Amino acid sequence: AKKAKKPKDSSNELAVCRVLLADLEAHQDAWPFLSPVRHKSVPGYRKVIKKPMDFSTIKEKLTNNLYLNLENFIVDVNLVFNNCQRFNEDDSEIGRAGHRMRRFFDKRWTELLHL
Ligand SMILES: Cc1ncccc1N[C@@H](C)c1cnc2ccsc2c1
Repeated sequence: AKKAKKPKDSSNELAVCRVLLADLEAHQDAWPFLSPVRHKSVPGYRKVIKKPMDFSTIKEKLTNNLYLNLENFIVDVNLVFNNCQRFNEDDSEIGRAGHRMRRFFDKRWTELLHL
């Protein structure tokens, strides 16, 4: 027989986003991602990275209710990490921080969603 699907409780999704963002910002490897990359001090960044994103911009969007659900929020967080991988060598300070932050995020949101 078909297993009854659990109804998705979307009411606390934005609360989950706030918890996840607070955890990301508090992480010791968050420093390259806390504020927008200043493209004037990072040659080539504006040309290579079409959709810049950082944790402070995500916080602003969350505060202004621009995320309709957890999915949209996760897309922006992954944009931070994908931009980092595109622009930085894996074997660099920022590249390694990006990989560590992505691993932390993936673990954290699956924990929260499997409560
Ligand atoms: C995430 C990222 N990707 C590519 C370039 C920069 C950055 N982060 C900025 C904050 C940044 C900007 N400048 C410096 C200088 C040393 S680490 C660092 C970090």
